[in-house]
Amino acid sequence: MNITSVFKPDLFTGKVAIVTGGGTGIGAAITQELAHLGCDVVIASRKEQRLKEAADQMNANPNIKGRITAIACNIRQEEQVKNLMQSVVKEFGKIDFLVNNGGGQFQCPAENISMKGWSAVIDTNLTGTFLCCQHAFREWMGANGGVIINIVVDMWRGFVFMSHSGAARSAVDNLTKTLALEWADKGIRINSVAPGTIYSETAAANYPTDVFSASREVQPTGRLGTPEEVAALVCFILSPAAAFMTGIFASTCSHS
Ligand SMILES: CCCCCCCCC/C=C/C(=O)SCCNC(=O)CCNC(=O)[C@H](O)C(C)(C)COP(=O)(O)OP(=O)(O)OC[C@H]1O[C@@H](n2cnc3c(N)ncnc32)[C@H](O)[C@@H]1OP(=O)(O)O
Ligand SMILES: NC(=O)C1=CN([C@@H]2O[C@H](COP(=O)(O)OP(=O)(O)OC[C@H]3O[C@@H](n4cnc5c(N)ncnc54)[C@H](OP(=O)(O)O)[C@@H]3O)[C@@H](O)[C@H]2O)C=CC1
Repeated sequence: MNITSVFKPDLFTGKVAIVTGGGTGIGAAITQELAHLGCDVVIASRKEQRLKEAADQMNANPNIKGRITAIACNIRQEEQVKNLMQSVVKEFGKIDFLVNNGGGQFQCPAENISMKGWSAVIDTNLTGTFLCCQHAFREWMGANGGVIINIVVDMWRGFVFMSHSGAARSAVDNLTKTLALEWADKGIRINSVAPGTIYSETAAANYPTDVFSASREVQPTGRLGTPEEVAALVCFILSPAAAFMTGIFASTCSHS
């Protein structure tokens, strides 16, 4: 795993972050960049063994200054989300940053999506994100402020064969704008970030065909983005450089 930091060292020393899905792909790059800059990071997702191995691997990197801790959490389960937020406040004393990165979908023509599949994607990407925001607010941020980033997809002109995810992420973007207004006076900033098309082994494993190679062909840049490039954007928005930025949608390079 690479760290390609353009930020000054110790930018986030003393801060505590939660990154859902922080053990793989884009989430792992965000986690490493935050930890490299001094932040303690809690990574949270469903597959506990893989999550713990990722934390061990990242903690073994001598370039990392913050500590990375794994807590199993399915963001579709409210009790598990509540436990995550409470555990972090208990162990680390606060939650400065929340990156709602955990999520995903499967490719399927809209007319063939089953009710179970539709619900799985909506519950993960929309309801899971909402629950994380709500319980971070209740357990810490409502009284103390903080910064939240919701990872979405670039769905503005539709998201072909991923209608469930496009609808859920569009809803998350609107949720982001509403929470930015409702929580501005609590010292909470919240923005959404859409990665461009970003290859990682775990992301690619979710698709039966090589969608990433197909996508490369239509990129104006002639290449896909990297997880590290998304991590840099996320760290910028979390940082004081974006202190007056809230309710905004930002994207790394997109072809839509
Ligand atoms: C030019 C080119 C541009 C191409 C452009 C390509 C750009 C890519 C841009 C975006 C990329 C990414 O987001 S990459 C990130 C990808 N990462 C992920 O998606 C990881 C997380 N995803 C998931 O966990 C799953 O996809 C998700 C469905 C959300 C949750 O799965 P779970 O197994 O936990 O859910 P369950 O509750 O068990 O329900 C699963 C049900 O979903 C349905 N289901 C699941 N997979 C299915 C499938 N392949 N086809 C039909 N239906 C399916 C079935 O009904 C399943 O039930 P049964 O029938 O009973 O089994
Ligand atoms: N790669 C790309 O091109 C793009 C990705 N995105 C989005 O970026 C985010 C990260 O994706 P990426 O790194 O590429 O792919 P990955 O498949 O590597 O990451 C998805 C992560 O989400 C976690 N996750 C999934 N469901 C849940 C759940 N119910 N509760 C907790 N965690 C969950 C997974 O962990 P576990 O299985 O252990 O739960 C995994 O770590 C996703 O939301 C994705 O849709 C958006 C646009 C483009």
